[in-house]
Amino acid sequence: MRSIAVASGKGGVGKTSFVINLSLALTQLQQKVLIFDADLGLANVDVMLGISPKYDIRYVLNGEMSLKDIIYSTDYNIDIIPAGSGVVELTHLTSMQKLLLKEQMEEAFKNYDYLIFDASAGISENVLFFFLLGGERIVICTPEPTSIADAYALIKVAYKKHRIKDFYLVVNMINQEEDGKKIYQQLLYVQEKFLPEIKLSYLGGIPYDECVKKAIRSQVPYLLMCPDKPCSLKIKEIAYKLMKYNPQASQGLEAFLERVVSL
Ligand SMILES: Nc1ncnc2c1ncn2[C@@H]1O[C@H](COP(=O)(O)OP(=O)(O)OP(=O)(O)O)[C@@H](O)[C@H]1O
Repeated sequence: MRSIAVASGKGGVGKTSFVINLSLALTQLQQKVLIFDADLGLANVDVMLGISPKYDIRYVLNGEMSLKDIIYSTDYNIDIIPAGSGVVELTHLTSMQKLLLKEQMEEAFKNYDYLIFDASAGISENVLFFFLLGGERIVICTPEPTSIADAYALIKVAYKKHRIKDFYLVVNMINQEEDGKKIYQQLLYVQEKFLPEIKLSYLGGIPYDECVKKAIRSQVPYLLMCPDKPCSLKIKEIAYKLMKYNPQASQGLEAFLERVVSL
């Protein structure tokens, strides 16, 4: 199992719709995906998919339910762990709670190929927590200078505070392919100059498309609503690239469970 945390620094850059459509693209590649909705913002995974899960992670932390029982299966073949406001509690677990959760996770996660965390916007300890939990991290930004600056700030803080070194970059809402590559080059230039220990890899750019907005309004993934549009073709390409990327040794369910206990 690969665990991937997706965060953005700035809010409203399309992180949640990216997580949903990337997950769907991975399922189309025969991967079994579980989304962990760790976003405290308003644009939650359940709202975007038009679902209303009854239970969330708080029921697990209270000991009322097991993790396996709160996993919500959608019609899209993607499963979801709704975290709700329990996300905050997750970052303050006792050693006992961590051990219990580890045991439950071992059982609940064993059949998944990907666990994808949709982290909140901002650079809070909460976001960094999921960055540490994930074996891999995707930072998503748009071509807006404030979004690029916030993406860089997120990478910088993750490295300075927690020595996190590997990141993928996705640029959303681009007008043309070159725009995304240019932004990656800009970020790479600054990163190589000031944070040379870091490795920043480019996963790709997703075009701006009205279809994405239409899909969100209809509470349907854009990959299904407009499968032949450039945004959908690009998300498929990103999923394929991600799948082919050789995960590091620190990956896998065992390594993930070790991190759960050590954080
Ligand atoms: N490729 C795109 N083309 C056009 N509009 C887009 C694209 N991606 C996202 N959007 C628009 O951006 C808005 C924000 O998207 P989304 O809610 O996924 O962002 P977010 O980063 O998860 O937000 P938050 O920070 O609130 O969690 C949506 O209204 C969506 O319509």
